[in-house]
Amino acid sequence: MESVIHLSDISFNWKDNTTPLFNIPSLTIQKGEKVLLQGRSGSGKSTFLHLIGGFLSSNKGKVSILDHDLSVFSPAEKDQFRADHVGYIFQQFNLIPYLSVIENVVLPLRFSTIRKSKVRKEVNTEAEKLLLKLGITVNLHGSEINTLSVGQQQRVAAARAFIGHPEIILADEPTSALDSYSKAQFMDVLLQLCKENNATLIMVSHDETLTSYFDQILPISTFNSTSEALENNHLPFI
Ligand SMILES: Nc1ncnc2c1ncn2[C@@H]1O[C@H](COP(=O)(O)OP(=O)(O)OP(=O)(O)O)[C@@H](O)[C@H]1O
Repeated sequence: MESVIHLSDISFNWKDNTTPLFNIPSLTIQKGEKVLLQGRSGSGKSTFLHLIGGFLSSNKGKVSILDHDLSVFSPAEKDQFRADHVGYIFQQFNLIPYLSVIENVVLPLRFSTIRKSKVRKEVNTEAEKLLLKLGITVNLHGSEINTLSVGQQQRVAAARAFIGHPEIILADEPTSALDSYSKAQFMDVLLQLCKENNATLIMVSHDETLTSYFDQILPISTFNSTSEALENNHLPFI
């Protein structure tokens, strides 16, 4: 198995001299693995994703992604590394309101020659293919983003994350706006796209019904330094 993400001896806190939000002695996520990150509101799931995505730095320890130690990168190098290797489905989608659906989907290719070089077709054709897989019909591809429903925007955000075949997909509550039928459909497509791309998926969700889709369930309480870990009777993750 090939390791894609490795964390060692990580400690993270938002403010100095406070109890760390979490401590992670060691964690490895393998290529193609699908990991569900669960935990109570405020337990640090989004923070954990931001740490892996290089948006935040740990106070201690090493985050290694695709064999690169993120701590040696400058902020600009981190941004470029993320643009090249990570597709992100944010909780608030972060779609650009003045761009059309298709323009939003192809946007990551403007920031990454690596991802652009992996698209063998014309970029709009690739974007259309992804949008159709995610159930966004052709009549919507030229529409302004804010004319789409929240569920449709969530699927556009997923298409944008996958364009240019990034190795890692980070998803923060991507099914929260979907009804149970659309949620099942979305999860099926998400996993199919991960399989086709051999991408590693790390997803945050409160939804207990999604566990069967994943290879590994990671309760964030395992890493919390508060009494929550003891309350939940979790042993430290090693
Ligand atoms: N920018 C910030 N500055 C300081 N503290 C923060 C910041 N962002 C989050 N926190 C704190 O870190 C803790 C974890 O927040 P985080 O958003 O990671 O939790 P979460 O598990 O994703 O929550 P939810 O399920 O409600 O989205 C919370 O106590 C929050 O107040």
